[in-house]
Amino acid sequence: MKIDVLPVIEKIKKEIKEHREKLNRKPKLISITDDYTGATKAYLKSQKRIAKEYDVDFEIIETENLIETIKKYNEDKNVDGIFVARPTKTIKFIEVAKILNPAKDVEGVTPYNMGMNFYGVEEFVPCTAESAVKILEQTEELKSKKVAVIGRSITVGKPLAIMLENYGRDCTVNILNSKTKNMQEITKNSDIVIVAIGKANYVNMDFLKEGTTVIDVGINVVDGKLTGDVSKEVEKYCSVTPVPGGVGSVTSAILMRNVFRAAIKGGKI
Ligand SMILES: Nc1nc(=O)c2c([nH]1)NC[C@@H]1CN(c3ccc(C(=O)N[C@@H](CCC(=O)O)C(=O)O)cc3)C=[N+]21
Repeated sequence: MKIDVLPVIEKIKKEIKEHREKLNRKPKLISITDDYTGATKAYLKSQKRIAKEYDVDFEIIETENLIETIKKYNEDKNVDGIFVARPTKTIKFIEVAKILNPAKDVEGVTPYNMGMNFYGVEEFVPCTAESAVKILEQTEELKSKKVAVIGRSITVGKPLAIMLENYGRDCTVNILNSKTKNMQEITKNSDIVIVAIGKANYVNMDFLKEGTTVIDVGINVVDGKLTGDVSKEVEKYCSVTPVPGGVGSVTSAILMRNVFRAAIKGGKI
């Protein structure tokens, strides 16, 4: 079964509408990349479309000098949110995270916002991680569920695991990585499996028991088409989010909501 994410998007749209009424002006998002290809290109194109839909001023900046570009927009009073695409080609992403203004960090990648998530404060958390959480909250009661997160990235696996463990959600989470032994045993023993490894069609029914909720975070560009990390057959036995039209489509809506949030906060953390 395919999980329908439209109700999640509707909720975020409602939040955005309330923010817009409060703000009374157009907020502005700048998306910066030093490698405008593949999944980044797919995301930035999506952002452009959705920014228009939500009436957010939007600009894509392609640059070889990320640090100088970020420093410039950190100070620019006309810019409410700054997004920097991963993976970065010219420098390590942590150098970006270290200098980005946390008040404009609409993706929650700075140590400040990452740290706030550890404290259970989810003001700016990585949008893809929040998207997966919001979809799960809609599909089921999370309390005491066994969750396997495949992938330990700084913008998906790690923050997502923290959010699911936080008080109120109370999941028990395993974070799995490429060196994990008996991965299929762990995933087969989980109620929820979240796949965020970036390998097209990697997870099949060898990993899952029937009836598992599967969240496919993968965005792989295969022959010019978006393909998830979960193989199509899984849909017959499990509830699974589609790609496209699943996690990714919620991610962009959350990013826009965060731009409104940043604008309303007016540069203060
Ligand atoms: N700092 C950073 N954060 C990211 O979250 C990030 C990133 N860098 N780099 C690139 C990947 C890729 N990614 C996508 C998210 C949504 C769609 C998306 O909107 N997909 C739509 C369809 C788009 C289409 O059909 O072209 C969907 O899945 O329904 C695509 C790709 C986020 N990423």
